[in-house]
Amino acid sequence: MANVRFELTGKSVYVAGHRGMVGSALVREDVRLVTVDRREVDLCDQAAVFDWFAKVRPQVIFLAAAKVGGILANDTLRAEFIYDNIAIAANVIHAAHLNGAEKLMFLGSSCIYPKLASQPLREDSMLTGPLEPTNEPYAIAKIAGIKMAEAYRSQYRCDFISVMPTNLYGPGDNYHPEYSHVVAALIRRFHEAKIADANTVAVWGTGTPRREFLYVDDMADACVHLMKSYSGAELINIGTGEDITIAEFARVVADVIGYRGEISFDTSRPDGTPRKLLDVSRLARLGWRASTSLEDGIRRAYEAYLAGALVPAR
Ligand SMILES: NC(=O)C1=CN([C@@H]2O[C@H](COP(=O)(O)OP(=O)(O)OC[C@H]3O[C@@H](n4cnc5c(N)ncnc54)[C@H](OP(=O)(O)O)[C@@H]3O)[C@@H](O)[C@H]2O)C=CC1
Ligand SMILES: C[C@H]1O[C@H](OP(=O)(O)OP(=O)(O)OC[C@H]2O[C@@H](n3cnc4c(=O)[nH]c(N)nc43)[C@H](O)[C@@H]2O)[C@@H](O)[C@@H](O)C1=O
Repeated sequence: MANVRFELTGKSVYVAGHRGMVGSALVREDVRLVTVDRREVDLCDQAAVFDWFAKVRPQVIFLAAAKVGGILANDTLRAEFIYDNIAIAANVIHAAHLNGAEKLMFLGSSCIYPKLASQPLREDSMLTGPLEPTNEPYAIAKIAGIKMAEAYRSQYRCDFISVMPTNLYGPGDNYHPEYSHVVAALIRRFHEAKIADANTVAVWGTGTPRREFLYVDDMADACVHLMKSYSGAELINIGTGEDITIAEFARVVADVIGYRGEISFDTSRPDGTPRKLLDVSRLARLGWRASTSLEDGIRRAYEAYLAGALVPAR
């Protein structure tokens, strides 16, 4: 692992996916930014991406654009998840190379690790076993992006790095009732139950899977930290290093929201991976750790939800 000092000051920094949850948190990080709206450049459109890169020639790229969703979105929109994510990664990484970008960070996901890999998930466990079936298309596309960054580093000497975020949440999350991730889904469901004075809320699955949750502003801070300080072919996990069962997590969300009724479990819904806890020792050695507690993060996410900071359902 190489510790470096890479300056962002004075450079044109392109955040791909700047309207998304992570992208908008990166924008809050106050770097000098170049952005382009999806209606102007669809990142799945190779010609549009190549034209825009040739014109703008961004020096630094955070690749935070992707087709993203929770367990049901991944399992239902399987073709869209593999096609869009392969196309976005291939187009942006190749355009960055063609236009001499100084550095690029590719955002993967903790779901690239095998379903039953030993915990906590070390970066070198990628491609050591079968993936979780519900998100295999997305994971395969993310692995393709990682392997592209690695290959361009090795053949063309591009300074392209890859980071693997754990499950993220916070302002700008997607609150779609079926296609969101668990955090947004439960904030919405408990809030609506509180308003309706309902006495039971159903949580998907058995409640036994364990997940690790990172607040999105911590994620953006870690990305900027690693962009400035890390260069290397090895993946870097980004997480808190702590996990919780979905049943325990539901209780935390219910308490923050002030929902006092019962919580039931809908076992007709999928559990997904039994456990996904990242080994964050590389990240710690690179000098970064998360600072937002789960309760504080959920409180802030709920405030943003109440303030109407909703990304349109997609
Ligand atoms: N959320 C999570 O829990 C996790 C996310 N990640 C990764 O982090 C990154 C950011 O995710 P997150 O912010 O949550 O996702 P969001 O869905 O909130 O944001 C994704 C962004 O990508 C843009 N985008 C998608 N497709 C295209 C396209 N064809 N052309 C142009 N722009 C496009 C969207 O644009 P628009 O808003 O215009 O639709 C949006 O701004 C992704 O790479 C994701 O895979 C990894 C692990 C966990
Ligand atoms: C970030 C990650 O996100 C996806 O994987 P996931 O970790 O399974 O994400 P999830 O947030 O959707 O679910 C987490 C857990 O929570 C349970 N759960 C309970 N109740 C609800 C619920 O109401 N909605 C959802 N979505 N899940 C629920 C659910 O059954 C599961 O056990 C990947 O496809 C992949 O895209 C990826 O990278």
